[in-house]
Amino acid sequence: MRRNYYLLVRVSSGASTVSHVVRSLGVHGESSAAFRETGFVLKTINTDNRFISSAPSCGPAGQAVFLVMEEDDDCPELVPIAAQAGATVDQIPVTIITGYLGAGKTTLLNYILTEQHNKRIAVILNEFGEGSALEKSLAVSQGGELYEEWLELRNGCLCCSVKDNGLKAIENLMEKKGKFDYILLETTGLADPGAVASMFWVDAELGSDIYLDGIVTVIDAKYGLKQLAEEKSDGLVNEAVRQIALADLTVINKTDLVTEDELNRVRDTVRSINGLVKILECQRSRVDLSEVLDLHCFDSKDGANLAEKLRLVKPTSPHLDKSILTVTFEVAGDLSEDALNIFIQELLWEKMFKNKEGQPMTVIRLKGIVSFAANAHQVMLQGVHELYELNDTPQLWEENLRINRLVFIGRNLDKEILLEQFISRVMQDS
Ligand SMILES: Nc1nc2c(ncn2[C@@H]2O[C@H](COP(=O)(O)OP(=O)(O)OP(=O)(O)O)[C@@H](O)[C@H]2O)c(=O)[nH]1
Ligand SMILES: [Zn+2]
Repeated sequence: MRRNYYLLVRVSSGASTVSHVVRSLGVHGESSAAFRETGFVLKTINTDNRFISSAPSCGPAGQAVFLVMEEDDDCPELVPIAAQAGATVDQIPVTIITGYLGAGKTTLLNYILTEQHNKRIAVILNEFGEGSALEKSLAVSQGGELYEEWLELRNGCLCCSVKDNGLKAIENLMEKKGKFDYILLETTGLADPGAVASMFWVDAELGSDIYLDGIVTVIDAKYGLKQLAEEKSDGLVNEAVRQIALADLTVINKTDLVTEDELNRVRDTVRSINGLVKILECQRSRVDLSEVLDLHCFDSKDGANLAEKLRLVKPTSPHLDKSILTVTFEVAGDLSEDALNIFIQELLWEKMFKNKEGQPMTVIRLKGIVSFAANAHQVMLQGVHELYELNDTPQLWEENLRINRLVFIGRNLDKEILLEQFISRVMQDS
């Protein structure tokens, strides 16, 4: 079958993220190989099926994405990007609140809504499974008053449709009711927060109204361990484990129900999965809001902070789900940017690297600070699922002290092999 190839640029609102487009069209592997030949570096997103075109090599900050469509698909209408660029708007943070069934997500939301009086907070609830899966409420609190809107979801699946409908609904609501200061999104207990996160991970510089602030995972102190240990028959990663792997912050809730010993075990287990995550402990989801909101976990502005955090990350060894853990390494010197892109794409998209048992390494979350020869700035690497970004931070390297630090959270990860591949493929001098 003949295929058409499209190069796409990501723009402001009502859009699908790169990884979602890629995934929905099933072009893994093939896409990145074909893409590489073109020598394009791109950003993508679509708005109402209108794809925004860009000049070739629109910059390293974007995701490299190459879209493949079947012959009889309509060619998207291309519109120039110029009108979009440089439009700076006040961006609204989105915090994703996830956690296994009954962990205390709604309790946390309510707590935030009652405690936080200065912000106008929009809450998106993703309660599927009961009743009609086609309706979803969008609540907005302002000074105690709660507005509610219903979102129509095409297929009842948040991760597939909130991008198009949800963002638009938020925008519509803002038009009607004025801007929000903050958006909280509660996923269902079984949701994969990575899919939800990638939808909101839109590009600041291309004028999105919304940015992803962080992923908060609530854990039940009493039942959490049991939930984390549940084995899935299909061999997939258990949702509870995945939610911790992706988290920027974990809240171990219901500490009233456990002994100190039990609590220690939960904490150790969380740490064994995610070596990078911050851990809070509480009852009734009562946490210091300054530790939950405005975390800027995905911003490059926070480069210094991340560099310091990465320096302190300890590699983890598996407790439960044998295969999910954190691997970290540091290598001094400069990287080749092209080679790094290829390395990441082969790791995230093509799952090309295997552990000693021959199982493919799967990275769920990726963070790093890296150095490119011609760049005086430290560059931040962020990855969630198949989506990744490289962005300059304001931080400058000290002369002769360029140390690349990378943290991988995922499955079947083998540090030795990853490091060996990284050094031989990506380091400039090798
Ligand atoms: N003992 C105790 N119960 C709690 C605590 N926090 C929440 N709960 C209770 O736990 C139950 C579940 O809390 P929710 O906030 O609804 O949990 P959730 O994660 O939103 O649940 P789902 O949306 O159904 O997955 C409720 O009955 C809460 O009152 C706590 O710290 N201690
Ligand atoms: Zn979906």
